Amino acid sequence: MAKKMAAERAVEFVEDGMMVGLGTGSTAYWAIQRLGERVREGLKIQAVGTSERTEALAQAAQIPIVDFSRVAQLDVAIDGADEVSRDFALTKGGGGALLREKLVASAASRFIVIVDDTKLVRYLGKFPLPVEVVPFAWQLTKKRVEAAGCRSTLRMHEDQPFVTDNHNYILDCDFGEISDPASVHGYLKALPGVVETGLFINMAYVVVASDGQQVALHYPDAG
Ligand SMILES: O=C(CO)[C@H](O)[C@H](O)COP(=O)(O)O
Repeated sequence: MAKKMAAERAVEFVEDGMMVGLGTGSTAYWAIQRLGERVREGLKIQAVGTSERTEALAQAAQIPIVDFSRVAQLDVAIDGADEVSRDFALTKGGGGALLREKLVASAASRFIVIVDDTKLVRYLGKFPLPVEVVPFAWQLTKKRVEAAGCRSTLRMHEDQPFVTDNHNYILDCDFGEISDPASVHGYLKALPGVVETGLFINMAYVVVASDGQQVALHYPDAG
């Protein structure tokens, strides 16, 4: 219920004529359902998805999907997160879609983050940080990632490495408390073989959080 409430409140940011980025996961699911209802009631929008799963859900909800390569700018993107720190850094990628999620969020004028309020934390780090890596020599990349001060696990799916929509692997990295997300991201991103990290820093326009009873809007700019 908390995820649904946050998602439905976020969809109120969407207006006629907008180009919308659609996130991935169980919270984004509710945003897609609500947006689909509004489209069927006459709202005119176009959307890009952050995963093949999301594109299929959007199409089933009758939301017009366009190819991201044909879009220069999005008005809003709505997506979930695994953790949101007090300074509005996010961990994302629990669903394995972090690369497309970051591309889509980075192209949006307003990136709206939707969470149940158990995901609001002081510091990131309880949720293992997903890092997308190329399959080639992933074992070497894993060692180099661990030199940043974490223990990492190759994400698996039914006894095989989990493969992202971009044909990469994911290392789930336990850093403990991440007090300086920017330096962790910078270090990891500079490693050959690392495609993207699940750290989203200074990207959120607003975090819409719910406890299942009420919805609160947290704006980074509010200080
Ligand atoms: O980053 C994500 C997928 O890659 C999701 O937004 C994140 O994992 C949150 O998922 P959920 O809304 O199911 O809790």
